[in-house]
Amino acid sequence: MKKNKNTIRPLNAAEMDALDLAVKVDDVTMVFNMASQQLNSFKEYFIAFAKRELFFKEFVALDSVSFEVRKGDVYGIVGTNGSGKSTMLKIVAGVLDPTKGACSINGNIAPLIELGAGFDLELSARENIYLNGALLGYRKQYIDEHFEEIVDFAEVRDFLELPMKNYSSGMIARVAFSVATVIVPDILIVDEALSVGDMFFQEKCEKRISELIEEHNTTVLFVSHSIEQVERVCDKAIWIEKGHLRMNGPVEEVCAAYRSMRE
Ligand SMILES: Nc1ncnc2c1ncn2[C@@H]1O[C@H](COP(=O)(O)OP(=O)(O)OP(=O)(O)O)[C@@H](O)[C@H]1O
Repeated sequence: MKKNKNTIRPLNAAEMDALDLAVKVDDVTMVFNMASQQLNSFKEYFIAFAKRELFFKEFVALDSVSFEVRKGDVYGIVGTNGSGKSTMLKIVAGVLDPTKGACSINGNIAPLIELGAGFDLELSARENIYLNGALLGYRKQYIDEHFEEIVDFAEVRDFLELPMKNYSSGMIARVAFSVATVIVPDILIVDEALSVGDMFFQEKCEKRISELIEEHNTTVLFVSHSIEQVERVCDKAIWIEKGHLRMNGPVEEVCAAYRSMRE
C-alpha cells in the first residue's frame, strides 16, 4: 500500500479484497513543477537561483481521475501524446506519489515501465539479470533456478557476456520483459514496453500476457498507441485526454469513441 499525503485514504488489502479490487484510483491529481525558462547547465541554474530568477509553473498532468480495476481485469489506457497515461501507470506502480487523491493496490506488481531503467549498461546481460531480479525482489536462488528460462524467453543466449550498452533497445526490452514476468505477478503494468520489440517478440509477449491472464487471473494495465493491440489484449479500457478521464468502459466502446475523435 502506498503512502499518501492527503485526505483521501488508500484502502488496505482486506478492504480491497472485500470489493474484489486490484487497483483503485481515487480522485488522483498530479501536478508537476516545470521550469519556466530553459537552463542548460548547472551554472545557469545556480546563477538563476542566486538572482532569485528561478521560476516554475505548474502543470496539471492528471486532474481528479478515478477508476477501479477488478481482479483479473485487463485494462487498456488510451489517449493522445502527453495525456497522462504513463504518469497514471507510474502512480499505480508507486514510482510517483500523487499530488492529491489516493491509489490503492492489492497484490504484488510487475511494472514494465521504462524498460531497462534498472539495468547497469556497463554490465553484461548475465549480471543484469541478477541485478534486475534483485531489484524486483527475487532471491539469487530463484534467479539461479529460472536463469535458463529467462535467457530462452529473451533469446539472448549468444550475447549473455556482452555489456548491455552494446544491446539494441529491443534486446534490452526482451531481457527486461523476461525477468519481470518470470514470476506470476498479481498485477502486470505494461507501458509501451513491447513497442521496441520486433513483431515476433511482441507476439511472444502477448502470448505470455494471455497465459498470465488465463491461467493465473493476473490483472493487467496496458498502455499502447496501437489501438488494435489494446483491442486484442484488453477487455476494458479508459481514455485519458489532456489529464482528464474521458471514458471508462468495454474496450470496443472506448476504442471506437477514441478512433472517432481522431477521424
Ligand atoms: N517529471 C515530469 N516533470 C514535468 N512534467 C512531466 C513529468 N512527467 C510527465 N510530465 C508531463 O506530463 C504530461 C503527461 O505525460 P505522460 O508521459 O504521462 O503522457 P502520455 O500520455 O504517457 O504520453 P505519450 O503517449 O506521449 O507517451 C506531459 O505533458 C509531460 O510533459
